[in-house]
Amino acid sequence: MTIEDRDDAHLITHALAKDTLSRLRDVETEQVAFRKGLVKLGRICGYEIIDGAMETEYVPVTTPLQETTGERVKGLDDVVIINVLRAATPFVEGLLKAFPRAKQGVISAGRDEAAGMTDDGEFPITIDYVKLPEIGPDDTVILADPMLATGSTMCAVLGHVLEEAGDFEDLFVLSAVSAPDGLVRVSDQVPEADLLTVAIDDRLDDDGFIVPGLGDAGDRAFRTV
Ligand SMILES: O=P(O)(O)OC[C@H]1O[C@H](OP(=O)(O)OP(=O)(O)O)[C@H](O)[C@@H]1O
Ligand SMILES: O=c1cc[nH]c(=O)[nH]1
Ligand SMILES: [Mg+2]
Repeated sequence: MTIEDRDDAHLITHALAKDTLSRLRDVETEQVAFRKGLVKLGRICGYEIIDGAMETEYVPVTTPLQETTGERVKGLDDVVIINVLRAATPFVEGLLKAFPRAKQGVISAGRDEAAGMTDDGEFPITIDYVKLPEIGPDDTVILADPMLATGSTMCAVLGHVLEEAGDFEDLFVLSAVSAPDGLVRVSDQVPEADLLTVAIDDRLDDDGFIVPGLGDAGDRAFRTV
């Protein structure tokens, strides 16, 4: 298992996750490679969630030669993946390779960057669209967003999810890069969420960008700069 437990978050430490994230960080990585990198990272993170957090069970299997015992992952059908538009779209595409039968939700959330950060280090968040599947007591819910900066977006998104969801089995907030402030904000406001991330960076700059980070993930993936 390549998930390392820390007080603030669980770190996904698979070597390929680190390799892929390093390519994403590189300013020379252009749109197509950036988008493909996010897809790849989503797939690796999905496999790591399966390996680190899901149970397996022994099942009888008949091969072409004889009967034997195999091992299957339990609960693969009871997964809900929530795509935080827009930057999470390629990341979720990768996650779906690990969880092809997941139920999917979509929440469109944007930081009001023109308004700037408040003195408390938060952004006003606009939520335009929310479409969630039914979430049940057996479900493992994964909220995916490659960037967890101030945590304002994720707290707003979690507010909607918790309002609509009943009981669930597990709740994961999955990001590629996190800032310490964002992790603290989300874990203070939603202690029942398990925070999973590939990297915890140094700090936020005055504009609320993660440093060293990878820049604006949405803009780089969608070529809106
Ligand atoms: O932790 P926070 O400070 O809230 O910042 C993180 C959010 O910022 C980015 O989204 P953005 O608002 O740029 O929208 P986009 O995905 O459409 O680019 C990113 O994808 C997160 O959703
Ligand atoms: O560093 C950051 C912060 C928020 N959103 C991004 O895409 N990057
Ligand atoms: Mg953006």
